[in-house]
Amino acid sequence: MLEVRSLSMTYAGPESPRAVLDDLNLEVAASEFVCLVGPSGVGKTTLLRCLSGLQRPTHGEVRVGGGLVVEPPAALSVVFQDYSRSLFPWMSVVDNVALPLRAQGVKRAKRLARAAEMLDEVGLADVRKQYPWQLSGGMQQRVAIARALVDAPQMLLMDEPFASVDAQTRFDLEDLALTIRRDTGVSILLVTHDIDESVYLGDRIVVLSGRPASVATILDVPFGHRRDQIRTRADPRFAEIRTEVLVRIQGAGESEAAPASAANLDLVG
Ligand SMILES: Nc1ncnc2c1ncn2[C@@H]1O[C@H](COP(=O)(O)OP(=O)(O)OP(=O)(O)O)[C@@H](O)[C@H]1O
Repeated sequence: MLEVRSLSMTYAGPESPRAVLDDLNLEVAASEFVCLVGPSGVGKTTLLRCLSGLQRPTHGEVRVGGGLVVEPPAALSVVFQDYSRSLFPWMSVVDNVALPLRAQGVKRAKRLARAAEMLDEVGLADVRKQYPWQLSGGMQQRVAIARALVDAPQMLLMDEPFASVDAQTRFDLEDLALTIRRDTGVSILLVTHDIDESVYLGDRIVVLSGRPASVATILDVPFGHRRDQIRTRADPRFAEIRTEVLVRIQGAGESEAAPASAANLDLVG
């Protein structure tokens, strides 16, 4: 579903160019859930921008569903951390969710029906006539997720989507992401600072490191598509994988000029 080949990204800095990503290769299969972790400032958001067509890489190519990405592809949607800035406060919840369909010229009755279906999927069927500012943070992020899904994308990019909500809401939203992958078959690439979250959600965990960064390692997570916040996290393999991810990040950091540190990562538990 997603192919990244030899991707490099260098920003033109005020004094000298800044190489952030170098020769990065990555694939995400159909219906796969991949989590991307790495030290703060390594280039995770830069990579997502390149994948979503918002930023042209300096070298290399990105393909979504086989098509070369040269602008934001229709088959791909993005969910950002800051839900309060991604929803329009003057539009009702259902109109926010239906917005991508309006841009595509879908008739009002049809787009409202589809938006209602998506609100149902994210557990918000009751609030469709309310405004985003009348909802809790977790509910607003559910609205943003419903909007990202409304035109049936094949690939969802999520940039720290659950970092701005409380711990219990975060668990609920993680389970929602797993349910959405099961129900819709969408592929998900999720960036997180929380290593436990990456182990709970991912089929694979991609560790980025280096300056400029590339893929340091990829770890398989053997828990299947159905997970449980208590039982999965209590599985002895959960702690083993979490330790492995941490070792890879720290190990990579130690060999860099400016070491990555565990202090840069939110470690839960
Ligand atoms: N538009 C830009 N112009 C120049 N440099 C940039 C730009 N955007 C990001 N950078 C630099 O690229 C590097 C990587 O930033 P990026 O935000 O991609 O990292 P990140 O891994 O997402 O960080 P964090 O985990 O803290 O969110 C940083 O040094 C940053 O200063």
